[in-house]
Amino acid sequence: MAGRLIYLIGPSGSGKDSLLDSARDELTRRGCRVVQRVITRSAEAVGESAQAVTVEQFMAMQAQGEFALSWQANGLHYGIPKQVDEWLAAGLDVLVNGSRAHLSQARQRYPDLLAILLTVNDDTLRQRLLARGRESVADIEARLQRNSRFTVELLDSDSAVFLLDNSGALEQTTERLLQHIAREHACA
Ligand SMILES: Nc1ncnc2c1ncn2[C@@H]1O[C@H](COP(=O)(O)OP(=O)(O)OP(=O)(O)O)[C@@H](O)[C@H]1O
Ligand SMILES: O=P(O)(O)OC[C@H]1O[C@H](OP(=O)(O)O)[C@H](O)[C@@H]1O
Repeated sequence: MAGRLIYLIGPSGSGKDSLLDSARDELTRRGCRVVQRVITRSAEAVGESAQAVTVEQFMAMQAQGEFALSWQANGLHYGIPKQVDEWLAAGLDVLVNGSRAHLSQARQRYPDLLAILLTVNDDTLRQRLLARGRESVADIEARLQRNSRFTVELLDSDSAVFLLDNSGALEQTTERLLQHIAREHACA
């Protein structure tokens, strides 16, 4: 049987990468795969969770059909390598750090996709983005503006999204993510 795509979304700074890092070992133990994204961000600003490429490299990869999903946001290009389709075809469930704006396109391609929306209260989100210090203050404000438009629209348009709050400790959020995945019989 084909695997299932688990599509983790949420505002920039809500903790998607932290959560995937924290759950990676247990998810891998359960037989899941966690995808490394391709991003046009400098190599210093991406860790194990992403591969940094130039815009030219990204365009060439896209033209060669190397991405299963791709989108643009925050002035950057993001790609999900087509390897996910091989994993899914092999029956493995796969987690990706997705984009809220791209959810409906992702659902078209993967109809049984499991969407999980990570949420964080506004003040905490601003503090975490400033503390992370990856973007300039102006870029952080632009990200917060983008976020405020999304949650209501997203829940109106896709009622199957599971809400996971990460305003508290990461360990608790990780535990609730793993429980939800188990309840859905994913990564089983
Ligand atoms: N539960 C938590 N408690 C405290 N700090 C957290 C928690 N979760 C994440 N953080 C911190 O918040 C910041 C943002 O987290 P992270 O980079 O994982 O978010 P993200 O959703 O992947 O963001 P982006 O989409 O912009 O890459 C990081 O500095 C991270 O260490
Ligand atoms: O705002 P939406 O459409 O949900 O997501 C846009 C993109 O921005 C974030 O990436 P990052 O903050 O650059 O790492 C998300 O991970 C996503 O890929």
